[in-house]
Amino acid sequence: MDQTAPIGTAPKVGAGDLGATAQANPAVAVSHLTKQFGNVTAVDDVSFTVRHGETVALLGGNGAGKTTTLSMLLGLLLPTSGTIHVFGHDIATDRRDIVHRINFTSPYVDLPMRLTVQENLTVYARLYGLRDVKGRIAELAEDLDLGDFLKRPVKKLSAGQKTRVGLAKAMLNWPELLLLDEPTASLDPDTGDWVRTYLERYQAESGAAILLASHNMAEVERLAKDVLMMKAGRIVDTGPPRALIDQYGRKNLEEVFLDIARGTRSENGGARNDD
Ligand SMILES: Nc1ncnc2c1ncn2[C@@H]1O[C@H](COP(=O)(O)OP(=O)(O)OP(=O)(O)O)[C@@H](O)[C@H]1O
Repeated sequence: MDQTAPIGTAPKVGAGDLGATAQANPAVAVSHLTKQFGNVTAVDDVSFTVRHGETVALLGGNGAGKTTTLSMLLGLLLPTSGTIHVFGHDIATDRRDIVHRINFTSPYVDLPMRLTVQENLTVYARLYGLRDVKGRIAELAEDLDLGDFLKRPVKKLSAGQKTRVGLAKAMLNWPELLLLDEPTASLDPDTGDWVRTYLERYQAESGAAILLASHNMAEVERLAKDVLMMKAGRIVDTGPPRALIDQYGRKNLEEVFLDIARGTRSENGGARNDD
């Protein structure tokens, strides 16, 4: 894996290449988004924006509503109420106009298990209408070090290998918006660090926006410009990682997370149980 070579030779979609109209709109604008499953309110009146070239992280405990939020952005779930605009388009009406500019990773969406990695990537590359399918797959195989298992069926891969193939799938169309649900789950620390560097470089070169859901606090501290702290479907606090850490009087984001999850934050902003 060459960490210095430019990522791909493809059409660049850098912020500088986007038209003035596109730049005027945030990549993502979510307004008063709510999703109910029966009497469970999984996402509760959530609003936020993600700008081109920025990473925003959704942080929250199990069941906080992160995956449901990402699923609505992908159009896999319909909101109960609220709106989602991507590149200025309302996805309720204009999803077809923007879907080719987005991609995602999710540990909950399996690739077809019997197909080889190469076959999987070929199917998705065709769905995205790529012209040079073989060339793009070869490029990603090199970038993400997939060469050893390109010919293997997905069902015979380890969890970490599947995660890398999922990331390759997500990069096929040089997305301008990446929705990443736990992108480094199941990766060993070295590979996880490598993937974070890859994402940073891709963003720097392309100007892509990234919305990231993660339980990895160090990852969020490193990648995110802003953090949306979620609890029981609501955004309970937001800000740059360093600002939140200072505001809570804590040493790192993990301690802020625990304050919010356990409700141990004091009235004056400092933490009550400062141990
Ligand atoms: N299809 C569904 N039907 C009913 N309830 C659901 C469904 N999907 C999610 N929920 C509920 O919605 C809430 C939010 O779930 P969600 O998966 O969005 O949380 P999350 O923040 O991604 O959690 P985790 O960190 O565990 O992945 C939970 O209470 C969950 O049980």
